Amino acid sequence: MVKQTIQIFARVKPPVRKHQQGIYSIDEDEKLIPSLEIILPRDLADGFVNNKRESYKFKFQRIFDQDANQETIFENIAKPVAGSVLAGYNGTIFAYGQTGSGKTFTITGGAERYSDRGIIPRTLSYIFEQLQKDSSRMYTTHISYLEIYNECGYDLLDPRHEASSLDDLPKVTILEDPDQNIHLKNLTLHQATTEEEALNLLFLGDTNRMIAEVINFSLKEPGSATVRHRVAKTGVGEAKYINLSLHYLEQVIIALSEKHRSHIPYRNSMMTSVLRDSLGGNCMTTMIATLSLEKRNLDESISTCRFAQRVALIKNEAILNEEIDPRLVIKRLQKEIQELKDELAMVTGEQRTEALTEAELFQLEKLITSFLEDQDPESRLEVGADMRKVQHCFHHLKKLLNDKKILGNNTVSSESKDQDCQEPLKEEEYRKLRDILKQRDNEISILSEVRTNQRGRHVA
Ligand SMILES: Nc1ncnc2c1ncn2[C@@H]1O[C@H](COP(=O)(O)OP(=O)(O)OP(=O)(O)O)[C@@H](O)[C@H]1O
Repeated sequence: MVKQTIQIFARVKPPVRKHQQGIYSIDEDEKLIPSLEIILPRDLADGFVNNKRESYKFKFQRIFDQDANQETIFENIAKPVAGSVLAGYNGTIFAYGQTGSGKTFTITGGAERYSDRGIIPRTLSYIFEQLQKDSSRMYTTHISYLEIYNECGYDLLDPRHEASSLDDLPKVTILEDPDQNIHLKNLTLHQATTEEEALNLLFLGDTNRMIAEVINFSLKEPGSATVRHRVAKTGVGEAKYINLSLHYLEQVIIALSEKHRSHIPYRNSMMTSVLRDSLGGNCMTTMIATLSLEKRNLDESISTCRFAQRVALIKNEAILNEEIDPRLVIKRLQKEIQELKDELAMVTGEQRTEALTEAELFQLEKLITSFLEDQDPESRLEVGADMRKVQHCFHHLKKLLNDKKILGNNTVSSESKDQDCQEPLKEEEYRKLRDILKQRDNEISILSEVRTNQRGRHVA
């Protein structure tokens, strides 16, 4: 289990016009925790001189200023979350900020240049690249795309519908099981085997979302989830409409950041129910506060930063997901049944007569080899309760022993030859050899004498 608070990052959007830029500064070196200071001029606060604070300071894990590009954002914010997801944890990245502050740009990306692509396409590329590298395991990837608008969920990837408005899309509802796990009814899961397939799904969802233009939305992908929200503004400097989902999200964040609060009102809204694990639960969660620090937006930027400071207090406990694969369980149980049958056959004296297969023989011989090579005197040769296997082991060992004997003899004779060459002969051996030589000499001279006599006789 990994205990971690929600990581908070800030990203400052470049101003549309330079002269509209508000005053702010980023201190990167403040005891290694960077801080962002926003200066709110008195006259701007309420239109007349008052007692409002001028300087507001907020701490973030890291603050990315206007010049930070999409690659930097991905590398520093999304890649670590994607890494955790690949390691088996749940991961969530969400952007939070006022309208026009760069949530879409950060999460999805800009459409103008390839280099402007955002966190989702880059994360998909990265995940598929990593999965391809790992041939030791089997992975399956599924994508779903959920939009929440006014407390209703809509499936943006439903293949049966051509949406011209949100109501054309199937409604997704929340079901809670007895263990309080949340299930999303009607949300389709689509398998993506390649990066291209995953991107096509993303584009389909984006298209459906754009067609069904909404005020508030959220999106969630299994494994890595992203939520975005929007506060619609009707006039400069005024937040006119904070929708219900956002209000409940804030309630949950407040409850979670307060000590000793036992009840967290997740159930009040669909978004907080869906994000239950991401907020204070089993997940590695990261929030990006998107800030538009133009003079007219300073108020809202300050409230975004305040929200982020509360989020930073939320502690999550991410647990490694280890689901039991039923296919593996069946395989294990089949093996266990076979072993029990073998044992029973041995105990009851009932012998199995069919011959061992090539694969079984190969496996057995491999076992014997590693048993013989094992230096541990306690090591055991485990072949199960199958007499055919036990018999085969004996035969194989016998064969190995005979082979070794033959080899052993050859080795001894060749070794002794080597010895002849290398070591000086001992006196005793020398004497014996001299005697043998003498004997051979005698034999040769006797033989040659016999031959000479025979030849003489022929000549005579
Ligand atoms: N870091 C950035 N660099 C360059 N342009 C940016 C950046 N962030 C945002 N923009 C541009 O600013 C505009 C508004 O950004 P975006 O649509 O991402 O905001 P938003 O927070 O998603 O807004 P809304 O809540 O209204 O959907 C877009 O034209 C976008 O391309």
